Amino acid sequence: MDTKVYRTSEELGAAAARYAAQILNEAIAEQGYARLTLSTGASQLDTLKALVQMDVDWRKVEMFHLDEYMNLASDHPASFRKYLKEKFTDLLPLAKAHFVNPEGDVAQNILDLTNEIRKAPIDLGLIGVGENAHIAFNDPPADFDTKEAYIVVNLDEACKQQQVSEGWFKTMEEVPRQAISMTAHQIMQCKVIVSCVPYAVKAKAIRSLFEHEVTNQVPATILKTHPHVTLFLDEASASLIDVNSLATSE
Ligand SMILES: O=C1O[C@H](COP(=O)(O)O)[C@@H](O)[C@H](O)[C@H]1O
Repeated sequence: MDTKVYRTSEELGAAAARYAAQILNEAIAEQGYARLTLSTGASQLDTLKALVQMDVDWRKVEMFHLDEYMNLASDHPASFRKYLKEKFTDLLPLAKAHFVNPEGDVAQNILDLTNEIRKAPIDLGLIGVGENAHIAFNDPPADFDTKEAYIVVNLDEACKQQQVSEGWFKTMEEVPRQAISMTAHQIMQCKVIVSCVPYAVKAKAIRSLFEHEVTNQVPATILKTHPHVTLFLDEASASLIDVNSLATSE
């Protein structure tokens, strides 16, 4: 795992977006199209803000959504569909945007999305890490075994608490108990993974990621087994690890 540390979240976002654009442009040059998976959350804002400014032929890019709360309406302030529309898909002339739809016939929605994502490999995944070290909504202990593309998961208390702390929901009771999540297996199918993890609230999760061998108790540890993953940190999220021992620090 290549790890880069930047002074601020803004610098991290700018650097990650430049790298992401390069991967997308290489895929477009090679295949004529690129397939991208996007995560959401406060930690992804600076990267997405910079990414939409990048010189990419967005008409050749297809986007897949990582996860969504079960039964949450798309106009709810915490909806990840709303987030992605406002911060990404409504701003760009994408070839196609595939959202996780948690309303109506969820089993059919998951099947349809699975059929779409399995049509071709995903070139780039921008995969955030939660305060409990989850990737997508795969909270600990995460299911590392299922080969499904998307599953319904129960959210743990730490995950729900994070959503309240960040202001997406007013109370713990308001946070849905379940979500639809891309699986760890499907995330690992991305050809290239860029994981942007800024802010001091993520420092413990980052320390756990470095301290532990691969374990579903620290779901993000699975990223360490991917051949092309770059972890983008800021000084705050890297504050509990030995930055000098890392391959790259900027
Ligand atoms: O809850 C989630 O966690 C990560 C990080 O979110 P953040 O709110 O801590 O920035 C996010 O990337 C992922 O899509 C979502 O499931």
